[in-house]
Amino acid sequence: MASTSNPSPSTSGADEIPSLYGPGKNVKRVRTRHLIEAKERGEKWAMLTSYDQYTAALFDEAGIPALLVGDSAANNVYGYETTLQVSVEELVPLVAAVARSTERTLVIADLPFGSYEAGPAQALETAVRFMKAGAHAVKLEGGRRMAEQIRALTNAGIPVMGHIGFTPQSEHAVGGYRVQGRDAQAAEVEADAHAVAEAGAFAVVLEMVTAAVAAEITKQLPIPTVGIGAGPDTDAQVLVWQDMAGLRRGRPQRFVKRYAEVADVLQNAAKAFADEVRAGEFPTKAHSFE
Ligand SMILES: Nc1nc(=O)c2c([nH]1)NC[C@@H]1CN(c3ccc(C(=O)N[C@@H](CCC(=O)O)C(=O)O)cc3)CN21
Ligand SMILES: CC(C)C(=O)C(=O)O
Ligand SMILES: [Mg+2]
Repeated sequence: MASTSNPSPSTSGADEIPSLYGPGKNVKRVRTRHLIEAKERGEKWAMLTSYDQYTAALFDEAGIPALLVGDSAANNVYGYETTLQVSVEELVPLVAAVARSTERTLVIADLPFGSYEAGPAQALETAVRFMKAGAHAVKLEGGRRMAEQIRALTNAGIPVMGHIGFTPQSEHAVGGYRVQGRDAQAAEVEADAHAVAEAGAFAVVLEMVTAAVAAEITKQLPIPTVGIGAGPDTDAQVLVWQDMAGLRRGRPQRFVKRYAEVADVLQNAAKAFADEVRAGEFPTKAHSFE
């Protein structure tokens, strides 16, 4: 399906697709420049995570212009406690699946903890593995401290999305899941934002940054800001799809809005199936072979 030469959306909701990505724009494949141009037009957009074929195709058809194969696969796919545990080997096949299953969305691979911090050479080696798997860009965590890595990848022709503010991979150094940018820390987050943009990144995630600091950074940077818990004034917003769709149970983080209750839908389906099997109601003749 990903090999179709000039795909046109065949979804019932095609006329609801926003202009960044819609029929009128004739965008065959979203490129990083389209996201930068959207900022220049003041057009906001949404990013979601995806880790598999079906969500990738559904979100692509829904007009989501960028999909992130997050290292959040650690806790949302593999059942680890934190993102620190997931490896390049575990993420590469997920990136390949998402890339194979989309036609228009920009597929971004999140570099996992331990795969790029040592220096530009390590970062390049890892990023190349993800690009060969089908990614169109990579994302890595860290501002000023990762400027060299961002520059090296950019120089190698690999678009980079930065990620600053709260960076989950440095949870232990940061001292927990804490909002960034309050009071004197505002200048630190702003310095990181400028470092990432100057190093050549095409966009930057602002995670759990105060709304005022995120708004200020968004105004100052020429590249789009993608907020998660960063208030309403960033150029784009990102959520983990299992949070957004209510597949993950338990109290959602403050920055999450649930747009569906997929956990209930799925569990009710499982219960209905089990009930019918127990009652001898499934399968019927219609599901059987003569
Ligand atoms: N399912 C999921 N959603 C995410 O957003 C996400 C992941 N996984 N895994 C990787 C990182 C980790 N992130 C997280 C995870 C939890 C909180 C959290 O518990 N936040 C609380 C407390 C914030 C505070 O201390 O003020 C919240 O209510 O928002 C924040 C970011 C964001 N990413
Ligand atoms: C929350 C987003 C930005 C992320 O890094 C991830 O899903 O891994
Ligand atoms: Mg991540």
